[in-house]
Amino acid sequence: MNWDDTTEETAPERLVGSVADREDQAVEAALRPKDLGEFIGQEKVREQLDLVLRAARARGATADHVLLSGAPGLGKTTLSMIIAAEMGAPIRITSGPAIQHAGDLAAILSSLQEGEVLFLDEIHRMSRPAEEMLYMAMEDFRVDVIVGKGPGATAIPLELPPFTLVGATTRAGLLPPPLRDRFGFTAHMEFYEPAELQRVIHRSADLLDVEIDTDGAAEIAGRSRGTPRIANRLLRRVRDYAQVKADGRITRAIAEAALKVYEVDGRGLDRLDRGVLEALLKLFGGGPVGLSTLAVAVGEERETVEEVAEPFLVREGLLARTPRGRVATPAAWAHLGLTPAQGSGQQDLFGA
Ligand SMILES: Nc1ncnc2c1ncn2[C@@H]1O[C@H](COP(=O)(O)OP(=O)(O)OP(=O)(O)O)[C@@H](O)[C@H]1O
Ligand SMILES: [Mg+2]
Repeated sequence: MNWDDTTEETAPERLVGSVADREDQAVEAALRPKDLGEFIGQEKVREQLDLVLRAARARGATADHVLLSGAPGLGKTTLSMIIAAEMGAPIRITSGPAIQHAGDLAAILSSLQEGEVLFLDEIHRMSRPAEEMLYMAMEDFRVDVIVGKGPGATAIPLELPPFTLVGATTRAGLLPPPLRDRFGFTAHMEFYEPAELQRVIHRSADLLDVEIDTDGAAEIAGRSRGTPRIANRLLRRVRDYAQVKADGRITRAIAEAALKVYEVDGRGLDRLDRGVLEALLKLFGGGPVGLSTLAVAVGEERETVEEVAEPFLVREGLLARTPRGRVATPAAWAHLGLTPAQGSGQQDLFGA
């Protein structure tokens, strides 16, 4: 699955949004796994990264540059910190948008210690000149610092200590190939399986001192949209409910009741997602219908429907974007417990 065309720029107050909100930012540090052994799921990435880091350690060398790509909330920042921890190296954290001038990058690079990990978040949002400086820094551990202006400007080469660049991006497709090619190892992070999210939830519950049983964790996991950040957020909301309405213990019944209050359904759809599906099914017989018409019907902006609701519906196989318009899949009818009307056009589309 390619999430490059399904960016989910969710509003921060959305309970099932994948972008970190204020509360996430405040509590996430405490919930981050500290080493590869504690990092749940992403088996391939873990195995490959383990080899890369072990080999570097055995050689007494600095690890190769690593690119982490994947949707928000899947563990890129977490993994960057784990890389530094596994290498016993300090980590410096910055981001593409924070580096607008090549000089900003030169200042950071020239102050790195040998073996240090430089975490560059949102690396696809760096400015062009900074990007070009980074090419040379990654390849030759050298930058040219420009001194002066105009015809008298001179480039002074500056040697850098070997360092490990860890770049993170939600949009690997936007990285220029010369930059992508300079990473020794690229990890593509996938959405998590419910069983993996269940382990994430048990681990977080332990750290937060919350009692939860297997079914309770399974129920939350199934509604977490493949994303550990959402799993942790739903866990906190269910914990609140369990505290106020019960004895604090999370069971399946408690999780169901709590997430009903928050309008997150059994598959992780919220009110907006369901509103879009319902309009598509009930008003347009399952489609095809144009995006603008659908947006008017749910009383939302076109962009909100397209960028906030649709990516997850498409990923879940509930909605398809076709040249003729938006179409509900048979799974959408089943999810809302509705039956497609005869001659609605759904039969020819899906051959049912
Ligand atoms: N594999 C994992 N095991 C356990 N917890 C995880 C895992 N991956 C992520 N988490 C938890 O999910 C939260 C979000 O992870 P993280 O901040 O690393 O995501 P991200 O990919 O950097 O997101 P963004 O794209 O928004 O920066 C963290 O609090 C972390 O504890
Ligand atoms: Mg991050």
